[in-house]
Amino acid sequence: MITVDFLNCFILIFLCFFSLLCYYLFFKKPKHGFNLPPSPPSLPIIGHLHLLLSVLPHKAFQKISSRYGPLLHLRIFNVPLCLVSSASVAYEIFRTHDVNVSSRGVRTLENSLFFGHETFAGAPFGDYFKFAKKLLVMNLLGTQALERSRGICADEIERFYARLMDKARKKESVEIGKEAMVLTNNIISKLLIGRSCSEENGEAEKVRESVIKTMSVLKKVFFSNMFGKTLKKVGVSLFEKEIRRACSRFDELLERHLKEHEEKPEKHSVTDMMDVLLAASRDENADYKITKTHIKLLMVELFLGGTDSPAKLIQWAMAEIINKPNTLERLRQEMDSVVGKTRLIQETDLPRLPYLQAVVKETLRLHPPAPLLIRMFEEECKVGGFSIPEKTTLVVNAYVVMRDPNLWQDPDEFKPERFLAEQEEEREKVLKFLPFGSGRRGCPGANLGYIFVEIGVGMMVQCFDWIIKGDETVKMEETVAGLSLTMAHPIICTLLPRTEF
Ligand code: HEM
Repeated sequence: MITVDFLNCFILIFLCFFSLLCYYLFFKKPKHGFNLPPSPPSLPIIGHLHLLLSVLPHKAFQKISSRYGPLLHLRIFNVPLCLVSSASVAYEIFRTHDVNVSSRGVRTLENSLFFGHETFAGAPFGDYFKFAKKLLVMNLLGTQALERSRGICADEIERFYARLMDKARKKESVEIGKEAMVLTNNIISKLLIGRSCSEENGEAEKVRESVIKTMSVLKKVFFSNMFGKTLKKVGVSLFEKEIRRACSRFDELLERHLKEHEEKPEKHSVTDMMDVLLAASRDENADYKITKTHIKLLMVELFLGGTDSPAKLIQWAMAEIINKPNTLERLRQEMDSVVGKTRLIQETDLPRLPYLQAVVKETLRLHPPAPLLIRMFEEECKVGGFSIPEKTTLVVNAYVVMRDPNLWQDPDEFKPERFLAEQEEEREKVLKFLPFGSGRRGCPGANLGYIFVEIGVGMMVQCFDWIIKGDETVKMEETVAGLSLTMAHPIICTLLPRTEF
């Protein structure tokens, strides 16, 4: 008798759960009578979280969109998400609703350098953002400012060549990603603080380590921050030690350089970005009163942006080039005819090297360092005829857009030639090439990024043959390190000099 009661009870509970599940999966209607975009079946409480549990979030999102469509409404716990996976929807959003999606919806974390105050990338589209962006464009990242950086690039590319030549002579193996990071970190350091960090006392190595550690902490905090207050708290307490360690590493370095800049301005003759920001902080008539914390945060963000993404891209480009002898040959022909064999490539050569530019663009298309663009719909609006509620997180899967077979012929093939035939305006018209994002919050460092990568790859191709152990091809598997798309297997090779200067 007892057994039968237990069985009935069990069946009843099971039926309750089952009906609840069916209700959530098939019958639950959105609140407010909103005409939301389509939504895949979700689970109670966690929503669509189970569909996103992957080391490669862009691939998990790709799987969902290929099954359910290019504009979707998802829910992670109680956080609404709008997933966009087509160029036409991205175009509509960035052209019609750009201001509405010009914030990232990042909340602040108390008592922490990175998250306790306004960062630049996380700042809402308001007074601080507009003021800082103007300073950046005028003094660091705009076309005229870039001309001033020419000398720095020339010096650093020479040092890069000398370092690789030394390793080639000693027959030491070289990890391309690490070497690329030394190059990008040295250039950005000179632009930001007037000098590259010293290799002798280990400062440079510490900064590069800090970049890697900070990127990994950023990802954890970013995602816990994104998914609501409760998770934010859990995330912050789980990663508190890591966050503080990452903050204090940069904090010490920046404090030291701030002091140096304030006390001995005569020590560096060229005005660097730190000088510009310090002057702005002292300017009584400035449109916005920036603080030392703003300066430190912006410096960290520029250190990260200027070091990590271009270095990752150099590594992906070299992987594609090493695996494709035809691409290498065509690049060398272009390089030999434009630059010759008696001098090192210069930044001023770049406009006359269209194939090199196309190789870099094709690398950006297939291996964008930031495969997901994340913003927030501040206000309710209509996209593709559907209603998007206010405070919905927008995720544009740039990775999928740039491999869309309807827009790109042989989308998974590395074919730089496609960028020679097509005009920039054609791509802009449909917004199918968006490795730097788009609109007001698109990457302000795109021009500088192109220079770092083109000059780095150009020198590596011009001056050395790259031999992979056992004559194997480079493995192209992806992983996500920090927030950026990375090669799962670092490229390690030996170098044979082609030319000597
Ligand atoms: C190959 C190199 C690079 C790639 C692929 C890249 C990509 C991106 C992407 C996709 C975004 C987000 C854009 C969006 O939401 O629409 C971004 C933002 C940003 N990038 Fe880059 N970036 C690169 C180089 C740089 C460099 C060299 C710097 C500066 C020195 C930089 C500084 C920034 C900053 C400050 C933001 C935040 C912009 C904002 O919130 O308004 N990036 N980048």
